[in-house]
Amino acid sequence: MATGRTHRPATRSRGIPEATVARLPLYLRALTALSERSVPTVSSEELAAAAGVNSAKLRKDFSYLGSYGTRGVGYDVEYLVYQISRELGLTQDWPIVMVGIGNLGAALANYGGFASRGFRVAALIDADPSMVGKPVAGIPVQYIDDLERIIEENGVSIGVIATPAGAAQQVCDRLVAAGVSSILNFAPTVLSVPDGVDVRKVDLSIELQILAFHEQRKAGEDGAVGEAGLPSAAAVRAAAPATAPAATAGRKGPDGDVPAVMPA
Ligand SMILES: NC(=O)c1ccc[n+]([C@@H]2O[C@H](COP(=O)([O-])OP(=O)(O)OC[C@H]3O[C@@H](n4cnc5c(N)ncnc54)[C@H](O)[C@@H]3O)[C@@H](O)[C@H]2O)c1
Repeated sequence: MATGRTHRPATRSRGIPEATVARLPLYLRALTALSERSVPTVSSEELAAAAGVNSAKLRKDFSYLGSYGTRGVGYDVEYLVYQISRELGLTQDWPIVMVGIGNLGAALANYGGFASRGFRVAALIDADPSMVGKPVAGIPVQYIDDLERIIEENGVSIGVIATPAGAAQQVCDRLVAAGVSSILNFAPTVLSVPDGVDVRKVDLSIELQILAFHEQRKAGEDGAVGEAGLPSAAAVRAAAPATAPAATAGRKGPDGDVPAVMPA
């Protein structure tokens, strides 16, 4: 779901490739479900299917962790949970701050899945003075002017941005200047950060656009496809009234950003 933009090389410390790092949370989620059902061991095929990953890739990924399983028995579920958690840095507490406590920020703050995975919401911050002091998920919202103090007092290194796009870069700059070195960005904008700062971007509308692309392809397979797999001119003309006005009129989204127009 997330598209990453990091300033890290393709391999991390101890030579674990970024692609493997990106799959570790998938294994962990599947393993945690097995652990909750008290399943003691799991084969690479079963775990790969539960994680939605190819089993050869899984074995290769686990070899980076020094985990090879036992022939005929499989992998020890509890030990793998521990190993992957340790590799991901989840055996320690990570206080996070969330900036922008509107619809999305409040929903994220109320999501119990962060705390259960070791991400404690240390503070909620917003620029709307009328929100200050009001509890969201039991945590009182604090004013943006106090951002630097809050980060220092809580030893925060991970910030979550859920502000409108127009405010995100400024918020990002303040977070970074205050010492935050990892940012999860929900605002639909590309953030500039200095070397050493990691940004992960989550954009559900991009996921929907990718699904729309595949839906369109499937529909194309049913007939409306011209030469070289491209939509026929008739299909483009038929689609034009639905997309052209929004694009040409430059209609703004709620953040002032222009809604993405599907590529041709
Ligand atoms: N990534 C996704 O899939 C996804 C999904 C939904 C929304 N969004 C994005 O998330 C953001 C928030 O959406 P929303 O629906 O919660 O909007 P919202 O208007 O309900 O909330 C935005 C909040 O940010 C606060 N804010 C504005 N400027 C600020 C600043 N400089 N510092 C601190 N706080 C500030 C506002 O006071 C408000 O409380 C938007 O950018 C939206 O496009 C992303």
